[in-house]
Amino acid sequence: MGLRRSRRRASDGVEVPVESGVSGVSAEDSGFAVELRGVRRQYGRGGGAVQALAGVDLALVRGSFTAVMGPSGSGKSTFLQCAAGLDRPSSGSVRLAGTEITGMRENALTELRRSRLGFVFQAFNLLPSLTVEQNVLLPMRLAGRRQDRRRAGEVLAQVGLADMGRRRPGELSGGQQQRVAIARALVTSPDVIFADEPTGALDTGTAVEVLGLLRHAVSGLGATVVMVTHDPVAAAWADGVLFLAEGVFADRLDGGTAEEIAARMAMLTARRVPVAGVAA
Ligand SMILES: Nc1ncnc2c1ncn2[C@@H]1O[C@H](COP(=O)(O)OP(=O)(O)OP(=O)(O)O)[C@@H](O)[C@H]1O
Repeated sequence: MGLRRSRRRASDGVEVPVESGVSGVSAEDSGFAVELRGVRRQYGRGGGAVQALAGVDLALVRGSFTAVMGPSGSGKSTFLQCAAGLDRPSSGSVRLAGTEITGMRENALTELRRSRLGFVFQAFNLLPSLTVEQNVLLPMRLAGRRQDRRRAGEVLAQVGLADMGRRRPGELSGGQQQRVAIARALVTSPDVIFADEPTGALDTGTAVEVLGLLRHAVSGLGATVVMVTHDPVAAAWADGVLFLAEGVFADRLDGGTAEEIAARMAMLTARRVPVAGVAA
């Protein structure tokens, strides 16, 4: 694919492979769906300041499925918010499909989120008073675009809900509601789908169905998915897992099993919280 891989040294000494470029592609469009360079996000000032992101460098190719894991407080939510233009970094740069979003005006950012990004949240975030079809068409409606009912039918069929367009979310199971959220995320054929704990509220069987749909969105439809999760089983559906620790990407595992991912997480957590009484 013309990708060069370099190894970038994270601040804790762990080397994290980073995609470093694509030959034959202009600087304006590097071919990456998501690019973060030197991203820092500080909350508060002075002695009480928290460095939620302490210098994040990342480049994700289009058509990839990436899971982001890390101990509680490691910066996962902050990363997702900054990468998706929902929060502004204190410094550094974020590019989505070649568009620099750092410093973008709020209106332009809102428009970009509606037309070029998809979101899937743990709590589904469907509007209960709208039908399933209207929920799926919402991003188009908010972006002032023609509400294409044929397109809504297409994405609902893709998530296995072809006959459910007229129902209300309250008449669906949790798994079905998350499928509607995935259909809504797909409807604009976005550059990137950001998923925040998409299976956190689902039982194991339903979670597998939802993860299968995200996997298909990437492998079958060419979408790019970035998913924050606590669950190694969910993360194993991704092409690779990035591990956050104290605001930096400290490790990476491609193609790992759930057991390998869980072991890597355990290592990361152990490094962070030394067990008292154990000799070094
Ligand atoms: N609005 C805020 N004001 C101050 N500090 C914050 C704020 N949001 C997050 N933080 C701090 O930033 C750090 C990273 O938080 P973040 O929520 O990104 O972590 P996380 O990995 O998503 O955690 P969890 O898995 O528990 O949800 C934490 O130390 C947190 O306390």
